[in-house]
Amino acid sequence: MTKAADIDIAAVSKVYGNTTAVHAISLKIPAATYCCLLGPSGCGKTTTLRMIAGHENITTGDILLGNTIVNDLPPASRGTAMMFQSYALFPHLDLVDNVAFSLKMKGMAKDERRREALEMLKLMQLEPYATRRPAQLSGGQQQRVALARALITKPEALLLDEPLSALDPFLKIRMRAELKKLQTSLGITFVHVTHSQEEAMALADIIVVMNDGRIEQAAPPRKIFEKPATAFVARFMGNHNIITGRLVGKSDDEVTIELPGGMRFFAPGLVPHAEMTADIAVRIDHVRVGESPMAGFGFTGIVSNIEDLGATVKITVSAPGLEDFTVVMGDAAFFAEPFKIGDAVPLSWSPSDAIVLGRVKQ
Ligand SMILES: Nc1ncnc2c1ncn2[C@@H]1O[C@H](COP(=O)(O)OP(=O)(O)OP(=O)(O)O)[C@@H](O)[C@H]1O
Repeated sequence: MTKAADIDIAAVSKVYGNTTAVHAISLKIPAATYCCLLGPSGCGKTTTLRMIAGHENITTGDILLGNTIVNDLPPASRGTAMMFQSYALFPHLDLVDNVAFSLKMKGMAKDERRREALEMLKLMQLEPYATRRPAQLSGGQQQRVALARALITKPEALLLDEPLSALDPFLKIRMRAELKKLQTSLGITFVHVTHSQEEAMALADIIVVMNDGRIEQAAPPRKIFEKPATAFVARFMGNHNIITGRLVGKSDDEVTIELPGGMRFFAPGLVPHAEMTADIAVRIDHVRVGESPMAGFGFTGIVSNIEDLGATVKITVSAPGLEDFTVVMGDAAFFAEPFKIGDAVPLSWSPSDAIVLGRVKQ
């Protein structure tokens, strides 16, 4: 295969009429990285991917692949290949001709391009189906044909737009593992658009969380999970409680917030000078139930919902001025001393489990 390329997105914006889909984002994706662009519908991830591919013009800024500014290069000259959500296979061509198509466009002789296409089908374990048409394949096999067709051009970076969305849940997990294996063995850069936190966590070396055309955080999955940078990331990843309150105390290394009901919470960290409120995050699985809390690192609330999820039990607790607070307990711990809706329960956490969240400039 070919070498991988760094991708450097430098202050790139995309404006469609009155809509700014992407607001001057900057991002460096090191060569041979598996990068997931993650965010809710409309956050600008597909637009970003299409600008890297060259299917969309950049309004301002630069995109570099390796040392080359590719802003004005057509897609086929960039060293990237794109795999589309719908796979976009030609229904009337067999697999060999589907995969060989871009080589045909480049003017490669028939024998040579068919030989290369067969090699690629072999790599994707599709050789036995070489003479079939796409409709005669399963969803997972069609996806592998689409991958083969993208990889035949020996790209430095493969761009994947929701590549797993057409698959059923079981196949999704299998193909996810195959994608990761493929990226590792090819050693090229993958940029994969998804709205699934789980998919991004499972695949990425770097997750880029986008919201409203901006990057909220770009970091390895572990860091995103353990230290979300903003309330948006913490909410979107779904594993943190967020406590938002008026900033009533601030030292060099700790903040104090107060909720409308009067409860106060502390957390190590800093917030910018101008802020009037601050957000503190606490992981739902780092909350202890039943121990009386240390001042500022817990509270007593009323159980408003209990969901038995099998290995764990998810409990929702309410208190004045708080968004619903979620706690996940192991099933053994819960059923040893179960409680019911309406019970008052003390919740607590370690000071090191409280994180002050930042904000992205709007
Ligand atoms: N061709 C277009 N013309 C006008 N607005 C567009 C166009 N393409 C995208 N947009 C707008 O730009 C914003 C970002 O769209 P984009 O498709 O990049 O989001 P996304 O995060 O990929 O969403 P999804 O997961 O739904 O595909 C949206 O507000 C969308 O409506």
